Amino acid sequence: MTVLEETTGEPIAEPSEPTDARGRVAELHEIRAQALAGPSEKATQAQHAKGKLTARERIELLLDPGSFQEVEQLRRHRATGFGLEAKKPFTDGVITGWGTVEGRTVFVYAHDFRIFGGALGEAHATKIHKIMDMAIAAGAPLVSLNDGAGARIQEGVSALAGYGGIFQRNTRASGVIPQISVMLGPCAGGAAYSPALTDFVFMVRETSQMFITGPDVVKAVTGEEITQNGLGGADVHAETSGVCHFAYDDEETCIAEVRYLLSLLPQNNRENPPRTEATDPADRRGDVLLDLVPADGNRPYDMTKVIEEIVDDGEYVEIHERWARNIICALARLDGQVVGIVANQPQALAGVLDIEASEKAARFVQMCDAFNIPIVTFLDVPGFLPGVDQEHGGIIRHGAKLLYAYCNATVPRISLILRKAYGGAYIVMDSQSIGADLTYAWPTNEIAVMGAEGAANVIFRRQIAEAEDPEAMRARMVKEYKSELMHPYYAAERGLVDDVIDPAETREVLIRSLAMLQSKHADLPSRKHGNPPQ
Ligand SMILES: CC(C)(COP(=O)(O)OP(=O)(O)OC[C@H]1O[C@@H](n2cnc3c(N)ncnc32)[C@H](O)[C@@H]1OP(=O)(O)O)[C@@H](O)C(=O)NCCC(=O)NCCSC(=O)CC(=O)O
Repeated sequence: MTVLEETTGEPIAEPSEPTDARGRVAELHEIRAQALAGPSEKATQAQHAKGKLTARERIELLLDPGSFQEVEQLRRHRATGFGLEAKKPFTDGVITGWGTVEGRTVFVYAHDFRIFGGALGEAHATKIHKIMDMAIAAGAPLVSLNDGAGARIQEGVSALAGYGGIFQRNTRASGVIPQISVMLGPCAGGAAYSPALTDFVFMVRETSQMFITGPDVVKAVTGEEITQNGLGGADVHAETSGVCHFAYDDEETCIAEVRYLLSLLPQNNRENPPRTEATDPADRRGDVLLDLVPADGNRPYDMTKVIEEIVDDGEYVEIHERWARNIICALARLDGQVVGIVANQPQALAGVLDIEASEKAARFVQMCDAFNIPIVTFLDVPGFLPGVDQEHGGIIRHGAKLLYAYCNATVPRISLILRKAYGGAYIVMDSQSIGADLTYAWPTNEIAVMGAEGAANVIFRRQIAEAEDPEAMRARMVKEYKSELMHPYYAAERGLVDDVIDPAETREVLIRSLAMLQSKHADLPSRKHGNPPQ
């Protein structure tokens, strides 16, 4: 007869002596039923009342029906003190295992907030370590469904050490298997670092928060008063800090989007992303593109419309959609092949490169390169953003991150200059000189060190100042500079773009180029690792 713990309904005594094999099996089913049920109906109701699903409900949404295989369901902690001896629930507050998403293996761990607030103790941590090791060994993605109160306070330093083991594995797995963190509750302290080490962070508005220290500590230390959501809610991290890549209104949509993202990623760094049969014709013309992009370089337009027109079925997913909007990072398909798209967004800050845009795109390029996703870059960039804030904020080292990421990327790289591409920003955004495999330009391109006005003011300063009519002289010099150096064929004549193409043929040219580059193989010099700017 199993002895049950009073408050949690969990067994605290060892199972009874078996009478026969069938008795043993029946007992197993009884224990499993207890583990599956979790602590109590009341705790489940409390979780639902907060607008949150339970860990098992979340796993069901993530994985293909019936595919979940749990690991260490019967694990219990061995900690003592603070009444822990009497409270030893199965799973120890985290559910771990694997299943499939659209038939492909995915490993998962999910905090059960109903048990110690999902807080991480020693046994809980070693379960996560094991599943991470299994994911790395199997070469399959790892998804964490986070809803935990950080280190389990009663277990002290053992809990903290458990986090260390997770961080080390996150780092080892980086660039080896895709790692996705889904934030579904309050995640403080140690619970926030692991997601930051992973490839993608998803959050849900109102119910999930991430911070190093909560509002109470903030108030005590700095005197600032702020709510949990104001400090580390989904919108804050999706728009201001850039900590999260995707934010949704509810858990169901959030988890459905995780499944979609997985469909665009390979299982590991030795595989390519899954290719689908495209129904959108490879040679579909995009006559509307010329209307979408105004020829006047100073007029804004929405680059997402250009992307939509070019990619398969107009379908793409933006990463960091609401952070650093002056640059777009998106995953899409071209003739069924997954590509990463980096594009300046002229309708936000005129599409300049600033600190945040550089950081956003650098991480994206790095991710694409790690997971064999070819990179297509659409340029329409007036340059880096000038200003004291930017310089003092370290635009040089942040901009260098993007440069480094591109220079280091060995996946197929194709760039297309739609309109203007000035100065350092032109070089950084995957120019031929930093290793793009193919570079194209529309006949509306203006590639130059800087805009004609600025250029004339620098190199013809004296002539303009000494002229009888300085304005007329300036206009003449601007015109001269434009016709000499800024005509669309200047770069093509020098082989710095591989071709000037009709915008309507963009999709076909990109698809043909990707097909040619499919077997590309490039090695970097042997080294322990680079020392990228931080
Ligand atoms: C996470 C919360 C915002 C959730 O608030 P809620 O009101 O929803 O829920 P709650 O407070 O009733 O908690 C639910 C149950 O979980 C327990 N519980 C909560 N946090 C716990 C923790 N860290 N360790 C052990 N148990 C914990 C509660 O006692 C309660 O148990 P019962 O149901 O039995 O009553 C809050 O609990 C909280 O602030 N917890 C402390 C978070 C924290 O400081 N963690 C340490 C981070 S330091 C860290 O990780 C390392 C670092 O410094 O970086």
